[in-house]
Amino acid sequence: MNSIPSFAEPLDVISPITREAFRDAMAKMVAAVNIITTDGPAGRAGFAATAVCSVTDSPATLLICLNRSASVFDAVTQNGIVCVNVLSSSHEALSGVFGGKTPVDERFAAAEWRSGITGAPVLSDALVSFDCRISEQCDIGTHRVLYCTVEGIHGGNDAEALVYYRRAYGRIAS
Ligand SMILES: NC(=O)C1=CN([C@@H]2O[C@H](COP(=O)(O)OP(=O)(O)OC[C@H]3O[C@@H](n4cnc5c(N)ncnc54)[C@H](O)[C@@H]3O)[C@@H](O)[C@H]2O)C=CC1
Ligand SMILES: Cc1cc2nc3c(=O)[nH]c(=O)nc-3n(C[C@H](O)[C@H](O)[C@H](O)COP(=O)(O)O)c2cc1C
Repeated sequence: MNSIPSFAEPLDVISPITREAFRDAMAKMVAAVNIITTDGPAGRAGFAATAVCSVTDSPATLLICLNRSASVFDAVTQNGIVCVNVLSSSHEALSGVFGGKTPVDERFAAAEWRSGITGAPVLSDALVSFDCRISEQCDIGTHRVLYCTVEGIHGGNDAEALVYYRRAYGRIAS
């Protein structure tokens, strides 16, 4: 008869889950770094984001988690369009500019941009850029989850990727 194996050492469990414990654990999840941009009637804006993932390829959809307290929140949600620019290792300083408290004009002055088919700014030398329209939104805790239908894919090069791991930047070559 099968039995559940017993282990000599008990599991080391953290409970209840505090914000700090969750963040410490999340810091061990390596992530791609992106700059999310928007433009339109509510103004131009952009922010650095690691909370981005693929949802489905039919229709091609990404999700982005945006803190509702971010200065870019109204521009992103009211314009209804975003471009997800995937960063290369050459963009580490740019990520800092878009992840800090820098005024919007200074953020965009730090790189070269083109206009995508939705009108969102496309980073000229991104690894790849997903030009999207926000199709659905929902709030979970502090964040707005944006479901984004991909309307165009721009560029693409094989430079080293910029990654974020244990609260620091790293790089990955293919
Ligand atoms: N999902 C998010 O909103 C993220 C926000 N950040 C922000 O960037 C700054 C620096 O972050 P770190 O150096 O990584 O140190 P940290 O200790 O603030 O975060 C560690 C990890 O926890 C997660 N995280 C951080 N803040 C979060 C939030 N409000 N909601 C959900 N997950 C969150 C991320 O995976 C992050 O890499 C902080 O202000 C942080 O809030 C960074 C990464 C993701
Ligand atoms: C590496 C990195 C990753 C980040 N990822 C996210 C994210 O996924 N979602 C988010 O809402 N904010 C994220 N942030 C924080 C935003 O970039 C930041 O809050 C945004 O630039 C707005 O700042 P502001 O309110 O000063 O304009 C990240 C910051 C850094 C440096």
